[in-house]
Amino acid sequence: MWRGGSNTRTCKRRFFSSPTRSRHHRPPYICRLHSRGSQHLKAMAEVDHLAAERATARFDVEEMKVAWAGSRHAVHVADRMARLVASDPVFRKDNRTMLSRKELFKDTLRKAAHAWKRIVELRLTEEEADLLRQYVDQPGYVDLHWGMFVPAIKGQGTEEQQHKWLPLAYKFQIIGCYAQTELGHGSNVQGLETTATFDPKTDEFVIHSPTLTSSKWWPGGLGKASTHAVVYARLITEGKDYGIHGFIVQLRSLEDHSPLPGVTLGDIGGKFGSGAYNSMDNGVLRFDHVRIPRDQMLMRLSQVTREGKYVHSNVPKQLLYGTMVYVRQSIVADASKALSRAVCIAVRYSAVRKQFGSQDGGPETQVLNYKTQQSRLFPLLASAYAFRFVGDWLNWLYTDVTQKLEAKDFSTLQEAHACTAGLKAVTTSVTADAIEECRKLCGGHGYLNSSGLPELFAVYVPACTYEGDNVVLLLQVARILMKTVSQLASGKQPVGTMAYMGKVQYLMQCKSAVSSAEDWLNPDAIQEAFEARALRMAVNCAQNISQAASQEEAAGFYERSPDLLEAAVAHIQLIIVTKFIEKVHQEIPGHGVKEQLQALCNVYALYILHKHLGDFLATGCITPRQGALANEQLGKLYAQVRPNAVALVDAFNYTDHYLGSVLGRYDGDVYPALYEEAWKDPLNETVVPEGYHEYLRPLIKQQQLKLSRL
Ligand SMILES: CC/C=C\C/C=C\C/C=C\C/C=C\C/C=C\C/C=C\CC/C=C/C(=O)SCCNC(=O)CCNC(=O)[C@H](O)C(C)(C)COP(=O)(O)OP(=O)(O)OC[C@H]1O[C@@H](n2cnc3c(N)ncnc32)[C@H](O)[C@@H]1OP(=O)(O)O
Ligand SMILES: Cc1cc2nc3c(=O)[nH]c(=O)nc-3n(C[C@H](O)[C@H](O)[C@H](O)COP(=O)(O)OP(=O)(O)OC[C@H]3O[C@@H](n4cnc5c(N)ncnc54)[C@H](O)[C@@H]3O)c2cc1C
Repeated sequence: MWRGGSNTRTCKRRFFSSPTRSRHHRPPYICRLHSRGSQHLKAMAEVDHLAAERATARFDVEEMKVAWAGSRHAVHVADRMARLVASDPVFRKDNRTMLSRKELFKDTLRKAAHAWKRIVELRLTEEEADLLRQYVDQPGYVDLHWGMFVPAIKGQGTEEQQHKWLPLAYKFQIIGCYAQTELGHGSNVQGLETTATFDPKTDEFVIHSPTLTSSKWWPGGLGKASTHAVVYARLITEGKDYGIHGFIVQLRSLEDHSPLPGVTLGDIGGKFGSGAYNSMDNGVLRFDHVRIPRDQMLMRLSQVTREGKYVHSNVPKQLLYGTMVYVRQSIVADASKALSRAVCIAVRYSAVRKQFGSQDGGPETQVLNYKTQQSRLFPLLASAYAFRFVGDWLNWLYTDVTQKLEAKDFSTLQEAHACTAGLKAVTTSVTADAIEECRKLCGGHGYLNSSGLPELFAVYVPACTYEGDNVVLLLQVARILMKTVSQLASGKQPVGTMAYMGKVQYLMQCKSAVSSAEDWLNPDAIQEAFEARALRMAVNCAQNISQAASQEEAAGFYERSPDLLEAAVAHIQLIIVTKFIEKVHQEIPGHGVKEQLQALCNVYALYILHKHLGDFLATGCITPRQGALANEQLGKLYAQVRPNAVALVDAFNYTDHYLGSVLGRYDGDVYPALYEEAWKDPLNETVVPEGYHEYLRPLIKQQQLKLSRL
């Protein structure tokens, strides 16, 4: 971890960020003593405190890095970009939680500008530039510019519009954001109130915020940075409301950044946690009859002619939601990154941390050896790998659907929506909970900002809400499941990830053949149990909805929505398990790599089975004894993972800079780092705190006086 800066109290040394480099030529650990510290740190030789852990690994870590990253090339590029960021003082982030909001925001602007400068100077490819931004690791307006503004124009703009706007965006001559959500409506996109009324006299749209609740509220990058936005508004022409459409609207002057006439703009205020997502200027925006040329309506899907006629191309109107689908699939890949970071910190620290169990003055027990620690941590490690692989698959699906859409084949649109919405919901919910669990797994020190976990949690939790509230998205999946179940009777064969529902006759009555703990290692046994559970839960819901006599279907859906959520989760967990099993069936090079992934796949599946045992039992596909056997096998798998745990997190190949955690350091030398980090807190800038003379001294003196009078 680079610890640059001018703080004279910090150690005179460089922490090399690269795990591979740090193993060899690291200079001796020599700290300058803190003049005010009560205890002096001694110079000590550098040690890899985790070397013994790494020596027990039964697989080739370098090859596991390839399996995790996807290719040797991906490992190489990621490595280069991570080092580039870690070695650049501008990208320092260890002081982030101590900055005021204004300082943090300015720091974000500085980092974004510097990142762009480096991208241009080094002529980085798009792949390299994306990775560089990832390793800079500070949410900011660029995320929305590249992540939503540009994709919205690409997906919904005509060729002419793309030709006009994209080059400006690519060179940062304009900065854009995605302004959809309003104060009154986020989930219900059809409920948005902003209007775009066509004026045929001037060939313009008039963008207006008719109510307080129609104020745009939340868009990232809007508050302070963006010059332009893709604004979603109700299109009104010839007196008729045609619903929500996208428009490119300039918000700020390109000369002095002041808001254009009729535009009111600002930041919506501080958010959860210190540092974290406060680097982002989520904004508020109101329009007072702002005029834009007609050709700034994004017209790929529908158009308004010069005369004001509304023309809708012969494509599904849901294509308007394409940018959200794109971002949802990328959020699944982000989930595996955030989860693997938390797990990496918790696994390394659990291997270093010792408590209890000392006999005859011998060493205490590493907390990683406690079975409870393993049963809490290893499923999360397995989930990180599971999400990584399902994320890769989802990316493939998204690319495939996009190609089909180009060819006017809309047959897989529903599948893309169900998979992106459902996987986004499940992976972000699990990851948010898992980061908090990792904090607890690190005991008291996990609560320190220097552990990196509080900030990771604070920056990650909104992922459960943005890009679609997770409950709202799971209900979308449930609706598609109900539709699929209702079509089974007509003999329509479900396809894609719903194909298993076609085996309804078999899955509704099958009983698992598992008779020993080892039988649960058979992927067919796992697959069958997960399919039977998902299908039976969906069918139960469908029956309950239809039995809700006299009720309309929508009312039945509403009544049963808590059960429908669970059915949707079961379906999505089946997809994750299936994709993990498929991954492990592939050829995977490297000594022991496939075996480790096999073990993790089994941990993931059997953990879900154990956690949701009630579902599996209730639907009758497995017995209580078979459930107990799954748990027995899970314990055996944890023992198998234990000697490999540290190497399995090393395979994520994260630099100390990116991890940003004293507990997750590659060398495991956590105590000096914790000690050193504490002294950097602004409270320690003076020995006697500010406020002593105003509040502490008078209090103490007053009490002393009282005592002396007694
Ligand atoms: C400090 C750092 C330290 C550590 C960092 C560590 C880790 C960091 C890791 C990651 C995070 C960090 C930084 C991230 C940076 C950036 C984050 C990126 C993004 C954040 C920005 C967020 C942006 C937003 O939130 S944009 C706004 C998003 N809004 C939504 O998602 C709204 C949700 N609502 C909807 O989508 C819709 O309203 C709906 C719920 C789907 C309902 O739509 P509608 O009413 O129109 O439709 P119906 O329900 O009636 O359905 C009709 C019909 O349509 C089908 N349908 C619906 N949607 C789709 C679709 N998208 N595609 C295809 N089809 C669709 C539906 O199934 C129905 O079909 P049927 O008619 O056949 O039944
Ligand atoms: C950090 C952050 C960044 C964001 N960035 C952007 C951005 O760049 N651009 C942008 O346009 N927006 C952005 N958003 C807004 C975001 O997309 C919305 O907040 C999100 O879609 C949820 O909508 P909502 O706030 O209206 O929640 P609500 O829908 O009001 O949710 C409130 C509660 O109601 C429940 N609920 C709602 N509808 C139903 C239903 N039908 N059935 C059952 N329960 C329901 C939800 O589950 C939730 O518990 C951002 C939000 C955050 C937090």
